Formats: sequence, structure tokens, C-alpha cells
Amino acid sequence: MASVFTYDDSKTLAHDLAQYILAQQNKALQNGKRFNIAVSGGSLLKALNAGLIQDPEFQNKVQWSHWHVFFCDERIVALEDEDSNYGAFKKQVLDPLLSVDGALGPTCYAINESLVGLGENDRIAAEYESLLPDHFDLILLGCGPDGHTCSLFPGKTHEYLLQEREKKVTWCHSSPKPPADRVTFTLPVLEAAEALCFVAEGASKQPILERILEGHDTTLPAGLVTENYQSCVSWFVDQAAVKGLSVKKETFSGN
Ligand SMILES: O=C1O[C@H](COP(=O)(O)O)[C@@H](O)[C@H](O)[C@H]1O
Repeated sequence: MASVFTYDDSKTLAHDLAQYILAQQNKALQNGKRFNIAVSGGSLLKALNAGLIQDPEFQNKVQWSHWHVFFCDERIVALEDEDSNYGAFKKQVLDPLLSVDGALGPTCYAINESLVGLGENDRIAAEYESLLPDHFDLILLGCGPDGHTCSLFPGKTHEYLLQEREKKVTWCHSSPKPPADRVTFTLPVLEAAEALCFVAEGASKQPILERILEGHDTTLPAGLVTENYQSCVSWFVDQAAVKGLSVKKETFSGN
């Protein structure tokens, strides 16, 4: 079964999320020199800032120089565009790190910006795929109010994204949430990961979490991932997101 960790407020959620990420980091670095992590965009990044950057308990424990950071999905826009997931990560994590004395940053892998706007979206996806490691130690996921995760959207029109088994990164066109063109990890990448972790906060996520955690709804991409890869899936949620649901109210307590 997937683990669901529930918190009263964003600060304690961010604290335990950081602790969970560090546990995955330490496990990976016991076996090698790289921590291969993929991050999503959206609301997750605020929690990363609060936990990994602002929380004094973790500032010296994150081994940034061993981190290889990829993006689960990316909007096909310039990296400094406000819609860019890389850009948002830079703002919440990379830029604040610059002001930490002696901190060495992670190695980050962004899409090839020089191809943006040239009608080369398949090539952007293929080039990004060529950068990916064999598998990820940790993939941090979001969940939209419609049940999308990465840029894997629910519904007939976007079924091709969930059906993709050959490509690891594919072009998502006509995204129902702007911007329309994106690249996204596909299910085989999620399937191969050591650990998958969703973060969802706020009342706007409650109806979709009810369908995922209580209804086990596999028509929703986030539900499909939760059901299919249960043992390596964790959810970090706040009380508002699971209000009225019968999920066990536990918090993360170690490995
Ligand atoms: O468009 C996107 O949305 C999802 C969910 O974002 P949230 O703000 O509702 O948490 C995000 O995981 C994904 O990376 C992003 O491109």
C-alpha cells in the first residue's frame, strides 16, 4: 500500500518531506556518488524551499554537489519564462543556495532552450530523454486538481501519453493546462524509480485525493501511479487536502 503522511501545516510537512528526501539521498550515496532525483513544478517547489533551504536542521545535510536534478515535466518555453519548471526551481532552490556560504549547487538538466519555438518539440523530448539516468533514486511528483501528474493528463485526448511504452520522455501537445506544449516523463520512467513521492496541499486538492486515495481511481494518472507502484509510493499531504477522508493520520518517522 502507498504511505500517506498527513500534516497540520505546511511547515511541518516541508520539514518531514526534507527528512524523507535526505533518507533517499543517503541511501543512494551509500551505493554510489550520484543522487538522481527528478522534481516537478507547481506547488511542490515551495515545500522544497521551506524544507531544504530554509530549515536550519537540514542545511548542512543536503549533499547538493552529488545531486543530479532532472525535471519530470517541462513546459516548452524559454527557461527564464515564468511558466518554466526549471525557472521556478531556480527561483525556489538554486538562487537561494547562492547566498549560502560555501554551498556547491547541484547539477541540473534542463531542456535544450535553443529549440524552443522552432517546431522541434519531438526533438526536445528525445534530447532530454538522452540525458536521463537508467533509473531515478527519487521522483518528486505533484498532483493537479484534475488528477494529472508530470504532464500526464487524464482523458481520451491525452491517453497517448499513458500508453507510451517506448519513449521515456514525450511531447504532450494541447495540454488542458497552459502552456499547451510540454515534455513529460512517461510511465516507464516512474515504474523504474526507487521511490515516488507526491506532495499535495490545500482544500482544492481534496476532491481529487478522495478519488485517488479512497476511490482508487486508475483513470486518473496520479491514481494509476499510486495503485500500480504502491510499495514505493508516498504521499505528503496536509489536513485540508484529505479532510473527511479515512486515511490513517500518520507522519513520516524515518526510513
Ligand atoms: O502543470 C503542472 O502541474 C502539476 C501540479 O501542480 P500543482 O501546482 O497543482 O501542485 C505539477 O506537478 C507539474 O510539474 C506542472 O507542470
